[in-house]
Amino acid sequence: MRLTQPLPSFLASSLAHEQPQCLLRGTSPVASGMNFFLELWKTKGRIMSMIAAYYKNKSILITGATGFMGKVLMEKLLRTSPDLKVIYILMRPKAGQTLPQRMLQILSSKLFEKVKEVCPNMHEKIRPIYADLGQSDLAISKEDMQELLSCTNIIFHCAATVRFDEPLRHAVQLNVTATQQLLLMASQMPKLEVFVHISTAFSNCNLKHIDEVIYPCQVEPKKIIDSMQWLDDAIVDEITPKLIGDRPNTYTYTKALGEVVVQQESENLNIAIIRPSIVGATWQEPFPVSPAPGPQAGLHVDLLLAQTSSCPSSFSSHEMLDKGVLLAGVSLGWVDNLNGPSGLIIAAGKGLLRSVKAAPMAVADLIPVDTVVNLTLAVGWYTAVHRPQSTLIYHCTSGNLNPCNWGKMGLQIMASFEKIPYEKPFRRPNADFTTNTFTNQYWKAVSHWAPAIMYDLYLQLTGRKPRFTKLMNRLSKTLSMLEYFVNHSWEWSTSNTDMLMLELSPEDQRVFNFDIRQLNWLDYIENYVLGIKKYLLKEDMSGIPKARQQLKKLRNIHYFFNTALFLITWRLLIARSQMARNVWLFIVSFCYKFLSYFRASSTLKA
Ligand SMILES: CCCCCCCCCCCCCCCCCCCCCCCCCCCC(=O)SCCNC(=O)CCNC(=O)[C@H](O)C(C)(C)COP(=O)(O)OP(=O)(O)OC[C@H]1O[C@@H](n2cnc3c(N)ncnc32)[C@H](O)[C@@H]1OP(=O)(O)O
Ligand SMILES: NC(=O)C1=CN([C@@H]2O[C@H](COP(=O)(O)OP(=O)(O)OC[C@H]3O[C@@H](n4cnc5c(N)ncnc54)[C@H](OP(=O)(O)O)[C@@H]3O)[C@@H](O)[C@H]2O)C=CC1
Repeated sequence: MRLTQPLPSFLASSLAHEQPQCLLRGTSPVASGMNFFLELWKTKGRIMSMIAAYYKNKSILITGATGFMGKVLMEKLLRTSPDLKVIYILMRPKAGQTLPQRMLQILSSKLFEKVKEVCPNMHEKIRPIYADLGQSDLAISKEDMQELLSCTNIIFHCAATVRFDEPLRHAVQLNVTATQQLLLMASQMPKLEVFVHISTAFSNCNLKHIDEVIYPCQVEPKKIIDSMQWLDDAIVDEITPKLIGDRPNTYTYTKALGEVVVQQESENLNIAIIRPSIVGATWQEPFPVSPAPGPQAGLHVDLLLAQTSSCPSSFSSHEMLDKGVLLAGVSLGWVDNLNGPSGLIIAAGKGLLRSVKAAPMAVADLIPVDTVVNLTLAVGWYTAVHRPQSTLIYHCTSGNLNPCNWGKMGLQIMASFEKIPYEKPFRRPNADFTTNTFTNQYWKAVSHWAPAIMYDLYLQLTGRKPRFTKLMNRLSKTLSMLEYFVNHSWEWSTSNTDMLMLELSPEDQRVFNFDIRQLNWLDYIENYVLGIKKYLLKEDMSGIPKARQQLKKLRNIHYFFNTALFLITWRLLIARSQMARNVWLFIVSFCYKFLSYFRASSTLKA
């Protein structure tokens, strides 16, 4: 291949830095030579993404690929590196589906629509492998294990239990023991180039400022793993609060233990750890990018709604989006589960959630899932090619570079419901943050429980099944689990992430963008609310005008109900209290005098 332009400095520096791609630090290089980089050079002198090129012909093992982040990771890998050799997916059957059926369902989803264009044979690239990370040996068959050990080049370990109420034994098995087992496997893989472990920025949420280091745990993870073998459930439950200490749940505690386990194995392996904060809907990909920043920001949703209302209602949201609005550059936040803020946004949009105990000025450290995935792939490339001397930890957070607080986020969520109302709301969305525990309890009693009990009574009286008190119970549990994170702020240092950004070529910075400074929160939140409507609630955009009508109706009911309640209370008071009667007489006589004065002065003027 003939070069038509000189090599740019970042490519030259990559050549200078090129390192052997093999498992053990310090073992002899597997020469890949200049050809690898020369392949990146297109005849027209344009540079291809080095990260995308790195994954070419690679055998990649992903755990947790059926989860929220795993799906986006798999999608981006297939879309940007369609020439990769194979993706091994460690997964379990679920909901009566076999592994191939489950995988087929995932690959046929809207998320993978773009991949079909660049990688029509994507089904052949995916190799589902049965594994249960809940079992001590991961339950991988001998044959599969042989193949994994001999072929794997890269591991992305995303699987975890992310439940905050997980019993310690199970959380340890998934987040610590399974990680240890996987590292053991990794150490027997001769072709392994990098192991990327996904942790969480909250693994050390007991600290206020968190550096890119692994903090030691009071009890050695190996001791915890051992003790889970012989302690019975009652004792484990009893010691759980003592072990987790000032962390709020077993999730953050076991993720911290998982990191220590990774560190203990990092002498022999080429490892990197990524710590994302609260992972939210997609921002830029795989659906079209956001509109240009500036005065046009925010116009896209209006455009979507304008298009929507002019489209025949028989069009599905899909068709409508694909016909006009996607072309106009609308980006929808893709999300597929209720974790993090998503469940609460739905509850607020449906009018169930009215009060959250939160510190409005606390930083809402949300990070879009596509940003996390871009960083993950960049880290995989960098760690394999540059082979840093020590295990690098990358914080994937937004607070230090582009902070947004819960107050601003909450207001924007509520404003978005005006434009993008959800269907069949229980009540008109009207949520608020309270800082005081007592006020919060009051509003929960008045605005959550009282309407739910009343509505269930009504359902029972009309011969239907009550369901709102059950729903309120679930909401209360969710709130109690999540409130910790909206009442505290953290600072995460991001020097490794900043350093990595500078190491990327301009093309890689574009294709694998993880620069959170470019995010416009107001647009992002609006798209998030819209994405929830489309992908989670599966509501049709053509129903928006009707949903608006419904909101108007609920607002009128609200005013009518409040006025009626006021009049009845007042009437009862007047009947029973002389003081109330006096106040009432005073108000009536005042109004009468005012009206008389107004009439007299207008007669004089005439
Ligand atoms: C200046 C003043 C301004 C004022 C402005 C006012 C504006 C106010 C606006 C208010 C707007 C509201 C928006 C809220 C914003 C606040 C958001 C706060 C979010 C904080 C998130 C912090 C996350 C911390 C991140 C840590 C990061 C990580 O590393 S891990 C990933 C995150 N993990 C999770 O989120 C898991 C949490 N979930 C659980 O632990 C459990 O699911 C549970 C304990 C919550 C529930 O367990 P349970 O056994 O009861 O239920 P489960 O079996 O799981 O499910 C049963 C059914 O419930 C549904 N479900 C599950 N989760 C939720 C949920 N979060 N919300 C709603 N429903 C949920 C589930 O689907 C099941 O349904 P069925 O299948 O139908 O039975
Ligand atoms: N979401 C967030 O806000 C954040 C997430 N993280 C981290 O990111 C990673 C991915 O999280 P996310 O995608 O949101 O989580 P999800 O809950 O969506 O996905 C978890 C994945 O782990 C798999 N898994 C769980 N148990 C087992 C098991 N016994 N055997 C095999 N696989 C199992 C799940 O498989 P299955 O589909 O079969 O259940 C699923 O694929 C986790 O490590 C999490 O700690 C970090 C910070 C924030």
